[in-house]
Amino acid sequence: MDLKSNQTSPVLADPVPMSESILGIHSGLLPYTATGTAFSSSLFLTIPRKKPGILDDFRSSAWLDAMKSSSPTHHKITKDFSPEQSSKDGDIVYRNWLIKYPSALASFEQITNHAMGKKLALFLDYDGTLSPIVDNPDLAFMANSMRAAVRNAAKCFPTAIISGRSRDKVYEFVGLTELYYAGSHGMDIMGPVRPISKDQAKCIKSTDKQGKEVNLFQPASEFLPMIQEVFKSLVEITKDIAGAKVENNKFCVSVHYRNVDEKCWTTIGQSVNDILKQYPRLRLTHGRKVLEVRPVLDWDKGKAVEFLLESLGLSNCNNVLPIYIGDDRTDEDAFKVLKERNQGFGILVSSAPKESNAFYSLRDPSEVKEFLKCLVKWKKASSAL
Ligand SMILES: O=P(O)(O)OC[C@H]1O[C@H](O[C@H]2O[C@H](CO)[C@@H](O)[C@H](O)[C@H]2O)[C@H](O)[C@@H](O)[C@@H]1O
Repeated sequence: MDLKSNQTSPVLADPVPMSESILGIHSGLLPYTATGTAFSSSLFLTIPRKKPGILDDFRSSAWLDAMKSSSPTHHKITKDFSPEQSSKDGDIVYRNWLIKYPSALASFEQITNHAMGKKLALFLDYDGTLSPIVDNPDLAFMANSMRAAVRNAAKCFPTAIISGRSRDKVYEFVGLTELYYAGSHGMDIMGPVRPISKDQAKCIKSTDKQGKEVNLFQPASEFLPMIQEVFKSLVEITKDIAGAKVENNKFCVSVHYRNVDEKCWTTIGQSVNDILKQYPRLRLTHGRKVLEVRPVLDWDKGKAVEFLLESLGLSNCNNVLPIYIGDDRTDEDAFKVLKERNQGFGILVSSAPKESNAFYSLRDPSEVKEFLKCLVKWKKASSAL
């Protein structure tokens, strides 16, 4: 296979209006459509509306702006003020933002009123949601207390982790057998066995670490050799950039610049851009101080949520309440799916105001833990009635 040939539409192309019936394949597996989340508001951090694509000149400010705004802090929002003033103003801005994205803890009663008589399904992002953001991605461990909270939640509700990491890596961090895992931004799903449905039919039967029969769904499997090749090139091209780190996430690659001097961000961005020019079937997205290289495929965390709901047999019921908790731009795809289904809600984990498709918010992973504990308590109390 020629790994670099362009067999799909150009990167960041407009939607391809092909119907499922014509092609006989699920629309979710058609080439990617660029529908990047637009963040806007004068009070909030602004992330460029135009998603920087690999066909852009890297030096265009959109790229750098996106890199700079990829992990906001209060300090950056209000950097023109004195620290004291800055934190006061930051608090006011955050409190105003909470009007639009109420705290899921403060709104817990409202949430449980909504959940009454419904089957709750939990979808959790990993980095920045279950573990705090740290400088070294290899050390993003989850606290034992968080692990216990997730385990208890999984005893009450079907629970899945959907991460940008490789599925193996996120399993290594979480270490709970009670959950379902989706790695590579949903492009590597290990879920329950369910007979015949569109995507389920494309699953491979496999066994999990306990020997239990599971379904493996890997819509980007044909990209594996290409991704491994690109991973090697990215390692090579960034090896002299101090602090740069390239992470192999199986069906996608992360190029971290959190520890790179800001003066070298253009260099790292340009290097990634140069490599990607040779791979029109790969695209680039931005995460928290990370550039993520992934296949041009219309499959994301939102599609993974839909897939898992279907695998769990919860897809066509009105009495299901899916809750998705995440902190990153890639989680917006899942928030959007829930919003469009008008079913359940997204919870954005953020200590800085930003526009989102989520409905509620939580400040940080410790609030996520509290929220999970509250859900378990509520479930136990309502089951005892
Ligand atoms: O979908 P997620 O589970 O949130 O994964 C997204 C990326 O998370 C990791 O990077 C982020 O967290 C690191 C550890 O805290 C941090 O050092 C880095 O700056 C963040 O971008 C992970 O390393 C990536 O591969 C994931 O794609």
